[in-house]
Amino acid sequence: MDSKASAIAPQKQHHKTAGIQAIEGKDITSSKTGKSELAAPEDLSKYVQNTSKQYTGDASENKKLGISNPKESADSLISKFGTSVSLNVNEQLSGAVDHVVNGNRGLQESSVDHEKKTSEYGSVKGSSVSAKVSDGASSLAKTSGSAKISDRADLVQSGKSSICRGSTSSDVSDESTCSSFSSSVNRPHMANDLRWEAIQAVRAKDGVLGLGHFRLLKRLGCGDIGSVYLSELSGTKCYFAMKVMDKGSLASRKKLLRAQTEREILQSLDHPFLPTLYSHFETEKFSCLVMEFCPGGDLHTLRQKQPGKHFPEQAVKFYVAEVLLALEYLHMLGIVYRDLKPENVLVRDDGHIMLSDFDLSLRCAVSPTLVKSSVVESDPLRKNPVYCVQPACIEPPSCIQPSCVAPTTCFSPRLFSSKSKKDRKPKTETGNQVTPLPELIAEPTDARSMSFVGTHEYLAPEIIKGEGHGSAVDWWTLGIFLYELLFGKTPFKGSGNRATLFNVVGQPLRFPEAPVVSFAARDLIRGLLVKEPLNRLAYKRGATEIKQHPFFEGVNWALVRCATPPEIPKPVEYEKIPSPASSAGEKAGHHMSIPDQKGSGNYLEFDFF
Ligand SMILES: Nc1ncnc2c1ncn2[C@@H]1O[C@H](COP(=O)(O)OP(=O)(O)OP(=O)(O)O)[C@@H](O)[C@H]1O
Repeated sequence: MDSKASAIAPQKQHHKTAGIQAIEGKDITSSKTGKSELAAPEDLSKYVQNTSKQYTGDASENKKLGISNPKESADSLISKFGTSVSLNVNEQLSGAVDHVVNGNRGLQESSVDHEKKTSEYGSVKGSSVSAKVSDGASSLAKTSGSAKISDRADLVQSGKSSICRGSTSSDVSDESTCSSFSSSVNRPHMANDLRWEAIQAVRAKDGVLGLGHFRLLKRLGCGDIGSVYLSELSGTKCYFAMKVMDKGSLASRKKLLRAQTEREILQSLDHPFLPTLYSHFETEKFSCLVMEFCPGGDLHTLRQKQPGKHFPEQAVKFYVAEVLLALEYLHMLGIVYRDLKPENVLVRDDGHIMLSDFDLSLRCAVSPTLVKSSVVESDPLRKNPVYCVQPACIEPPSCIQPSCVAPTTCFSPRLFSSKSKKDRKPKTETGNQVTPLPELIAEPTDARSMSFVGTHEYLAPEIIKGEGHGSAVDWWTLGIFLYELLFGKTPFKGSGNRATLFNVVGQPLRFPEAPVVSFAARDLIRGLLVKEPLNRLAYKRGATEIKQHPFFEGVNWALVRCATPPEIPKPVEYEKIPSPASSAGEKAGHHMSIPDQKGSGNYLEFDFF
């Protein structure tokens, strides 16, 4: 079933407003909308017109780019909430919401000093880690490349990826730790991707890849730290989503760390439901991330097009299953995503999903502890004792790599020694698998961030209360996400942001009478939307607990990536997109004019799907 899923971002419902809030009197930088005009596409497109045909590899050309200043907002988000867990919730919440930025499902971010410190620490540590892990990656890639369609393959990729940082190239980078190779060798599931080859060919020819090698066809949207453009690697018919960030603007708005976090996370990812970063390069003014383009738009837009503005339960099962696998992988890398919402779930050309937007993610070190397996002695893989990693997050977060030196030791069916056979879930709960699934548990559960990060309706209670939070916030947001896809609305939405936050913390979960959804779906939502994180589903064993829930009965986790998606976007007719470099360039330039800020509703609906 085809759907007309546009990649052009309409006005987002959950758009973020971001403010960096200092608790306990630290420096404050705040931005109400956070949607600055980071790159003026007219200028950008003119620039591209001028340079795409005559690229000389000279990055200084980028000086010609005219970028408007970011729009600074005035909102200050100072609050002392979050410093004491013993405060009366209402009092505390009251303090919190007083400083919540108004806006529809806006986002708040407040970083306490300690997180800033740890992030800096993380980036310093990154250099040594990066060097170390690159070596490991190549050897592991050899052992992991073969078994693709199996649960084990998923995990092997995950394990491999976890020590495979820096597999994309940074052409002109201020980060010396980035490795300088770019190869699909390190991304087995992308092995046949022509886009890698196209990029490599340009590098081979010109030495470096730069902005001038791309034609920017269309602005796809604008986030807090940059604008994203549909771009063609000139003359190749290879298309990408390029995030362009104005470095000066980032610096003046104190967003450099966020941009760096996002870049480093993207560089570390290798998963079918997470973005592929093909390249990162810097010009004098811009930092550019070249990513896979998702033509299907986001799930928020797609949901609006569904009858009743909600998805059928089967479709929900599919999307949530893919998101779950992506979150599981992120947690294994020690990354708490923190920003799950339908707007951040993009649809690829094949209908599978891709989580996007990592600038609010929390990175922490996962320090695995061994949990002895007690499974069957007959398993030939188990000549040696088999263990699974149970990482305990340590503070300060130091890097994004779990220090699991031998991930493959976890790829055997296992059950914890504490669990008797009787207690095991019946096979039917794990779908079609005949043998128990391997369980790799790598939950950064103990991570503690005091940041106030998220989107109002998706914020976990512990974030609102400022109790410190870890990976369990992602399971809360998964519950909200599941609810919204099924019912077409979120469960705790109030008349305003303040009311929403009160509801999240204090109101019980309720389900609407319509549409009718299965008991299993509601049960899963109930498990995920437990206000106390310690009692929340998946707190102890992460994604595994969710995978085994009856809602997912029949899901073969190993084959999710091969399952038929509910909807497949119509193929993009790229050639019909007016080329900025063609005679219709002026018109195209006009089409690429952009709104003042994200969420203003001024996006031009350039419906090329
Ligand atoms: N790979 C992609 N393919 C297609 N569209 C994309 C892609 N990446 C981002 N977009 C679109 O570009 C827009 C801006 O994305 P971006 O990640 O910069 O901002 P955001 O998701 O609003 O979050 P933030 O404000 O935190 O940066 C979004 O509307 C998104 O849908």
